[in-house]
Amino acid sequence: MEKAQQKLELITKYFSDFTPVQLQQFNALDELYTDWNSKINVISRKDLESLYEKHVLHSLSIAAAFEFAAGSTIVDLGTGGGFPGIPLAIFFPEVKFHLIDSIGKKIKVVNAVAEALDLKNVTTHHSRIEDIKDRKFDFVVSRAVAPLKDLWKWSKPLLKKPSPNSGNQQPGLICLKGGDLATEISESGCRPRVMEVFEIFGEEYFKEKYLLYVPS
Ligand SMILES: C[S@@+](CC[C@H](N)C(=O)[O-])C[C@H]1O[C@@H](n2cnc3c(N)ncnc32)[C@H](O)[C@@H]1O
Repeated sequence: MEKAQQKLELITKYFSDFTPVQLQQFNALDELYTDWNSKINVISRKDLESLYEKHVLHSLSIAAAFEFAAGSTIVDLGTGGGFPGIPLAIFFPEVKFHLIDSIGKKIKVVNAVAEALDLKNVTTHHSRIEDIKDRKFDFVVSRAVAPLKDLWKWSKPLLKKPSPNSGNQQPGLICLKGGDLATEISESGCRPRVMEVFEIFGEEYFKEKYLLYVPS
């Protein structure tokens, strides 16, 4: 089996119904990140070898747990090289993603990747999240950026008010975290719903990886 197809099978094992365009976009990530990472380091060299597991599939755990409505708006806080924002933008072409990072060269990579994939639902911003004052979003997503306490403090002013139609999927913060969460949660001042990523994806890598959701 071809290497690229093997990598994609990690994704198609858990998700079906991708269009040919989406499959081609997921497929292109390997070459794009390999190329950009040689110029601007956004992913550790070791992790780059497992891009589809550690970055793409991990990002898509959010898609396995949440069904974002068409037209909804999501901000990726501290997107780095585009995770989880880029895989989610491929997955949800009808949802608008705004990818923010405080480091300009990372945003440069994200812009290049989004442009190469022709992702019309991605905008980016080089900024600290605390400086975004004039916009509201349905969800904040984030991976490996800051303690929950800070993520929640930064997210609260950015979230839309829950509407009566939001059901059990109210606007909120969704973040990917690992390790021992007990202290982090107790210091956060909020009460997240915690899901185990290993229950979603059976790969060893996802043991002790968690998806946290804090409704607004
Ligand atoms: C460890 S990297 C994680 C990147 C990406 N989310 C991922 O999982 O691959 C953390 C990123 O958060 C960004 N960051 C940290 N604090 C931030 C803030 N207050 N506003 C915007 N970006 C921030 C950093 O510049 C860095 O790119």
